[in-house]
Amino acid sequence: MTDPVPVAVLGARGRMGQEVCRTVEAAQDLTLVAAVDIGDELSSVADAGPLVVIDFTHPDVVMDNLRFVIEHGIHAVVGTTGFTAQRLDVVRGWLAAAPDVGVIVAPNFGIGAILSMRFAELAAPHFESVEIVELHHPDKADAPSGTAAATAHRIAAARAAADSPPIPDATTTELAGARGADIDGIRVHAVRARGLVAHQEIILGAEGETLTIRHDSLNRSSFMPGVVLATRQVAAHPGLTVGIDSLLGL
Ligand SMILES: NC(=O)c1ccc[n+]([C@@H]2O[C@H](COP(=O)([O-])OP(=O)(O)OC[C@H]3O[C@@H](n4cnc5c(N)ncnc54)[C@H](O)[C@@H]3O)[C@@H](O)[C@H]2O)c1
Ligand SMILES: O=C(O)C1=N[C@H](C(=O)O)CCC1
Repeated sequence: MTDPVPVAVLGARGRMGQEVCRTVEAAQDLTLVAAVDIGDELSSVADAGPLVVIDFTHPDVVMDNLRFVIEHGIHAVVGTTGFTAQRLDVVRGWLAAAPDVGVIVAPNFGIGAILSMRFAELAAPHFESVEIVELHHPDKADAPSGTAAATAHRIAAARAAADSPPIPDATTTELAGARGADIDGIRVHAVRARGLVAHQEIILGAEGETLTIRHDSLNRSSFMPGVVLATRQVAAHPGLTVGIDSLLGL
């Protein structure tokens, strides 16, 4: 039997971090060597000797964490949101100097959420209209969600590749924000309400029919199979991997 993979968790006292620590401790092939949160020294992570760091912290701090981890030759699985194309390019730059290091950044590790993005991408060129409604707990820092932003980018790319016409919208008078955020021409609406965890609807419309693709994460354990899959595989995937679609064969 091979030794368990040593794992460190950043954001260990957060909603996701606590769930990830429990999951790592329960997995026979993984071992938790550091559980770090705000106020702890990042150097304690390197001292613990992890092969993989899992980051669920905050968009404001995740880039500093990643630079540290990559510079120390540690692989990273990142669920923290806030990754723009520019940020991903910066990470690629750091990885160029550490070609053996693997980093997986995924806005959503839920298998259903990942499939729903794929379904939306497939459906979007076949419908005149498409809008996204994401719904989350009110303690969430970022809006729209990373998942909604990624879904919008993917839908827009699929429609561009299919030469889809612009989405019809006759709005000429608008209270600011009433039509949501515009991400690559796709309208994204963010709802925050106590009791919710993480949910998303992609609403597609054509003459005489609509299609709604809905995904619900009912608790944070829904993200764990994806996190564990990425943690097991990241060392075998040097460079930057965005999303875990390829790990799932999608
Ligand atoms: N990819 C996914 O599947 C997925 C799923 C759920 C949440 N998320 C994202 O994960 C992130 C965290 O979500 P959450 O609900 O757990 O938030 P949270 O606020 O409950 O937890 C974040 C934790 O990070 C800690 N932290 C902040 N700065 C830190 C630093 N510099 N070093 C170490 N720890 C630090 C905080 O103290 C807190 O305990 C968000 O960006 C969220 O959108 C992603
Ligand atoms: O609870 C959160 O925060 C979530 N963040 C991710 C996002 O922004 O898409 C994934 C879903 C849960």
